[in-house]
Parts: sequence; C-alpha cells; structure tokens
Amino acid sequence: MSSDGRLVGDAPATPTRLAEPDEGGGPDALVLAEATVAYGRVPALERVRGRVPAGRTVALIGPNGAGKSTLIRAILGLVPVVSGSITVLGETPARARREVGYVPQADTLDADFPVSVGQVVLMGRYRRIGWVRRPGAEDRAAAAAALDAVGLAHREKDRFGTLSGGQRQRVLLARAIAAAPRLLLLDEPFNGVDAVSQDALLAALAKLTATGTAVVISTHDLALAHLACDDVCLLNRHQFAFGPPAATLTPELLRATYGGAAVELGAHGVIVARP
Ligand SMILES: Nc1ncnc2c1ncn2[C@@H]1O[C@H](COP(=O)(O)OP(=O)(O)OP(=O)(O)O)[C@@H](O)[C@H]1O
Repeated sequence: MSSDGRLVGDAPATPTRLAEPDEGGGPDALVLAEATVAYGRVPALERVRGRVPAGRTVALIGPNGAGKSTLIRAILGLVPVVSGSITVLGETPARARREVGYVPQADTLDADFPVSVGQVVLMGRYRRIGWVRRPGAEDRAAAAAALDAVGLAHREKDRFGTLSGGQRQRVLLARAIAAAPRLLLLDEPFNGVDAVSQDALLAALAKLTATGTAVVISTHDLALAHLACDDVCLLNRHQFAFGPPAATLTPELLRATYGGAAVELGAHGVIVARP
C-alpha cells in the first residue's frame, strides 16, 4: 500500500486503486494482506494483497502456473499461508470454510457420478443440515431455486452424467448457490462452456452477488473479467495489480503479467492473453 492508501502492484509502477468498502460494497468478505503461499518450502505466490467486499466480484488473471488455483486453495485453507495473512469473513480460512462455496474446474469432475441433477444440487445443503439429517422442504426449495437460477430446472430428474460439460458446470454452480455461501470461489468456470451456458452462469452469479455474496473467479477470459467483474487481480507468482478492470486490464500491465510475448491486441482492440 502506498502512502496515499492506494494499492500498487509489484511491477510495473502504475498504481491501481482498490475499491473502498463504502464504494458500494459491504464488509470485507476477503482480505489478502501481503500473503505468501507455499507448497512446502517453495513459494507459489508472494505478497498478494487486496480486499473483496461483500457483493463484489474479483477476477484472478494470469498465465498457466501463475498461482490462481493456489490462491483459491489458500482461501479454502488447503495450502498454508507462510507469511502475511488471508482473512475470510473475519476468520482464518479454516474457520470460515463452512461459509465459503467452491466450484472446481470442470475437467476435474466425474461425469459418471450415478446421481440425478437434483441430487447433486441438494448436496449443496448438506454442510448446513449435516449428513445424518434428511433434507427438509426448505432445503429442497433452495436447491430448486438454485437450479432454476442456472436455467436447468427442467433437467432436475436427469442423470448428472448425461449433461454436457457446460451444463454440468452450471449444475455445480447451482450446488454452490444452494449452500448460500457468503464467499464463492470459482476456478475457471467458463472453460469449454458455450455462450448460452456462460450467459446463464453470469446471470446466476449476478443474482448471487445481489444478495451480498462475494465472488472470486479464476479465468483466462479478459473480456469476461472486463464485463462481469468489479476488480481484477493480475498474478504471476507476484501480484502485478489489483483494481477495477479499466485500470488493470491495460496492455502494459498485461504484458508485464504475461511476461511480454503472450499478450496481443485482438479484434476490436480487445486484448487477448494466450494461456
Ligand atoms: N500440489 C502442488 N505441489 C507443489 N507445487 C504445486 C502444486 N500445485 C501447484 N503447484 C505449483 O504452483 C504454481 C502455481 O500453480 P497453479 O495451479 O496455482 O497455477 P494456475 O495459475 O492456476 O495455472 P492454470 O492457469 O494452468 O490453471 C505452479 O508452479 C505449480 O507447479
């Protein structure tokens, strides 16, 4: 943090401002304070910092191996923070885990899961009700509303494995929404997802943030970050910037984050980053 309270990237020097909580957000759902995250002795991410107020969405952008998934795992309490801190909903990541939703990358999912779409979504309620109690009317209503929010209410009875990859991704988002998380983490949710599914995912996310849920999305899609996110965190082992898309998704900062060569201007002046 610089002397005027602005958040600056490690390199280059262009300062990027982090939204203050009173600029339309509520209390902080996530605070990264010079967090260094390591697998064993090897740091994967160094001195990451930023805040995500309630109801806001931040995109994690960076090349393959930049540490996006690592940061998500650290927010979940699965990878240790070796210096600095990560505060989730005012608690340590491990203590806040019950209030945090997580949608993994689609290609890590088992499509042969022998359950219906409706049952997958209902699983989102189990952390709330415990695995022993049977889901009640309220749980079923929450699951049905979540499935409706991703536009797949009509597939409730179908077997999960019979859905397309993009539809399965939407079901997993519905499962996370059904849990009513206060912070939702999505690891590359738009990989292999068609435009219709992507629109449905974005609409469902907008409904969720309107209720105060904060969202962190790891993505390679810069246009999406521009359109759908309040802030962008540029990562490549170090943090290069954290702030509104207009201030962070600049050719200079992207070139620095991607090590130069992998960023180019695409059609209509849109910056394209090759993963
Ligand atoms: N379990 C692990 N043990 C040791 N190192 C790991 C482990 N998982 C990831 N890493 C390393 O941490 C670094 C960051 O990886 P990470 O998966 O977080 O990147 P990413 O930005 O999500 O990449 P991608 O866009 O390819 O998904 C990489 O150098 C990777 O090799």
